[in-house]
Amino acid sequence: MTLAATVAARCRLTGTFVLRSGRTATEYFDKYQFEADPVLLDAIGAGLAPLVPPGTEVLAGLEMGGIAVVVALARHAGLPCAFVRKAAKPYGTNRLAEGTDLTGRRVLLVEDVVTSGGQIAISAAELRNAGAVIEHAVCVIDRQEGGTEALAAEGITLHALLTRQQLDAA
Ligand SMILES: O=P(O)(O)OC[C@H]1O[C@H](OP(=O)(O)OP(=O)(O)O)[C@H](O)[C@@H]1O
Ligand SMILES: O=C(O)c1cc(=O)[nH]c(=O)[nH]1
Repeated sequence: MTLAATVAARCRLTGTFVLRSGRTATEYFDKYQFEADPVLLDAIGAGLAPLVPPGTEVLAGLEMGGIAVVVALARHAGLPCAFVRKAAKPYGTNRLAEGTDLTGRRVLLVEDVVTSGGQIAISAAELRNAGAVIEHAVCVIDRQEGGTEALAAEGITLHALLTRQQLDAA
């Protein structure tokens, strides 16, 4: 079975779903179904590694689903990680991004599923304000609903391991 077929079989749900962007959809990819399986997650990390652009210094996973993916990818890419919160922790270190310092570094954003690209755009803006250099993002699944185009307008090239088209065909 191909990786696309395995991922589709494991995480594709049908029904009515409200998405992060506020859109509604009749299909949803439950990323936690592939993230909870360490063997499948490792295969995903291995598949993502060739998509890491040359010159990348830090891999930054976005809360919450991007955290497991970034650790799996980092093992294969041999790069340090950061873990990016949706909101800065309001106590302790008050950090938005945990782990490796992103200031002045070339950072690859790592996401599980992309729909509109909105979450990557929000996190990229916040991290750029903090001094990170962000020109690329990777995701496991691109639903092909405008994310690539929206992110290109923000100066971010999206690289997907699997597209909706590949999952549909698997
Ligand atoms: O491209 P977008 O339109 O922004 O949609 C995709 C985002 O939505 C999901 O986040 P959610 O908040 O559901 O995720 P979590 O469970 O990973 O926190 C997904 O993990 C992406 O972050
Ligand atoms: O757009 C989203 O919120 C979304 C879509 C999807 O298929 N899976 C997911 O975890 N989030």
